Amino acid sequence: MPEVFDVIVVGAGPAGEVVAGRVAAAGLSTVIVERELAGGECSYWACMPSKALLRPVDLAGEVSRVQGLRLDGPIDAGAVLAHRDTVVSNYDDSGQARWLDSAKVTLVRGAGRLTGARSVEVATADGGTRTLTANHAVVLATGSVPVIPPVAGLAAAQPWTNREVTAAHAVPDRLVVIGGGVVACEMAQAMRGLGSREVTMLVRGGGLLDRVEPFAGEAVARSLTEQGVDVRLRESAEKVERPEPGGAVTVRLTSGDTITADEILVATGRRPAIGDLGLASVGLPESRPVGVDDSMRATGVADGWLYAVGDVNGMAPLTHMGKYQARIASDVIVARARGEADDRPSMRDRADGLGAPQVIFTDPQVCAVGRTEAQARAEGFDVRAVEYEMGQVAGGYLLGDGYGGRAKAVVDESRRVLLGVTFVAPGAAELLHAATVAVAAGVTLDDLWHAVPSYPTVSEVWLRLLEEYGL
Ligand SMILES: Cc1cc2nc3c(=O)[nH]c(=O)nc-3n(C[C@H](O)[C@H](O)[C@H](O)COP(=O)(O)OP(=O)(O)OC[C@H]3O[C@@H](n4cnc5c(N)ncnc54)[C@H](O)[C@@H]3O)c2cc1C
Ligand SMILES: NC(=O)c1ccc[n+]([C@@H]2O[C@H](COP(=O)([O-])OP(=O)(O)OC[C@H]3O[C@@H](n4cnc5c(N)ncnc54)[C@H](O)[C@@H]3O)[C@@H](O)[C@H]2O)c1
Repeated sequence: MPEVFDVIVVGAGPAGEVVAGRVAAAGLSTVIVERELAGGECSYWACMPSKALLRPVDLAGEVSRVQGLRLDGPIDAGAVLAHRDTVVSNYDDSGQARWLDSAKVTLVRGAGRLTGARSVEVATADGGTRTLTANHAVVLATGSVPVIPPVAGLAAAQPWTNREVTAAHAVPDRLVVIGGGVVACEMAQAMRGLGSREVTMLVRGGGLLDRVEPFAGEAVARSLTEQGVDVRLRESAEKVERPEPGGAVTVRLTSGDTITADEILVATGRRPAIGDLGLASVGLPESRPVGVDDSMRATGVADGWLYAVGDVNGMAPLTHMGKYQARIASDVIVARARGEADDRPSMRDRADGLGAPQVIFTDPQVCAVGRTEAQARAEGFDVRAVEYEMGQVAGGYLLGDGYGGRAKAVVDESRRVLLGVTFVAPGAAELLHAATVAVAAGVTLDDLWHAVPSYPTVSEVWLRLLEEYGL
């Protein structure tokens, strides 16, 4: 007999949990299906452990810039890894399960797959099958999985992905990293800072972090190089060999060089987790992300009962964006279930179209929202860009010797509003939200002029950007 709920959520990562908690709080009976740990990739193998590994490295960089302070020896990597274990609750999700229970969400452990309209079959851990049926909605929130490029010998060499690097029991002496994106930069920095003797990054393009302003990738490359990371641009792995499982790994490069390392990390992007999700049973293609409209409803499914939030819809693979999409989806599901208006301004996705905010937790931190100058120009805006050196504001100067960085604002000249803002500087993360408010709310430069930054804070860079612009 099928078990009937108002809402079925497949995947208990941050996006799925937000949907489940919010629709249950509105009184809809809710079940969430999870095949691994409730809390998802973010809690155990992504955001949380990676930032726990980076925090001491970041702070050590800060200490090195302040006169009168010095580190008493290298970072205690063992203590950092032990703290990481605490941050990930020792890979035990009972706290999350208790929260779901308290939120009146039924947790079903197993792999869910669609079998037709409003119907999800769950293969449970004990080999059984449960059939769930939804009165109102099924929400896919299955996240993403790493892509392993088809390099000869790579898969057989059992490379590290985000899972193994964030859950490492020890810091490898020699690490090769394939990729020049966010995971590659953050994890190269973490492992080098925690004691890896040799870290080599193989970057197939001409720079790091190719989705942000070019000066950001250049600053991170400079910093990684200064810290002793060997950043090799326009270089790729051609063949990987690991004769002994767990033994040394040898990587032959397209340049002809060979590198030997203790571990190899693949950080070449992620794809939506749609394998074996039964998309074909509801008429959706199995080869691409689940496309959605601006209320997170899957496009191409009759009667509008299917939704997709978070990494699985391919829009912005970031936890905060998945949770934002989850708030939209849950509010429209509740409104539609009650027969109420489902088109309040908070119920439509605007943020994805503006350009998602993101902080890359390297040293310097890369903090960006909205469009880059190149994106804005390509989209046909009437663009003017201004930049300012962050080391020149008094608040920056006070943060330490050699404090530096750059801010950039991309302005839509026709409306005198910000299309995008980027800060690249140590500890700049908390500056970003002011920029996100300005971009999302379309605050004009003439209004921003009256938002006076306190002296002496790094926020004075806002004033300097406006002065550069001509105010
Ligand atoms: C190393 C790393 C660091 C990151 N750091 C940050 C960061 O600092 N900030 C940030 O915003 N983002 C960060 N991200 C991205 C972030 O982790 C993802 O955007 C986020 O986890 C997506 O949330 P989600 O709920 O969509 O999916 P997930 O967190 O992937 O959760 C999906 C859940 O669904 C489950 N599932 C999948 N298929 C099924 C099925 N068929 N049946 C049942 N359950 C299923 C999975 O087991 C998983 O628990 C990072 C990513 C990586 C790899
Ligand atoms: N702080 C954060 O917000 C944070 C941290 C980590 C990850 N994330 C999210 O996780 C997602 C995945 O991160 P990621 O670093 O894996 O992906 P990414 O898309 O950021 O970077 C992938 C990198 O791999 C390279 N690449 C792709 N295919 C390749 C191939 N075949 N051979 C060699 N290089 C190849 C790309 O050129 C790029 O440099 C990101 O999109 C990001 O949104 C966010």
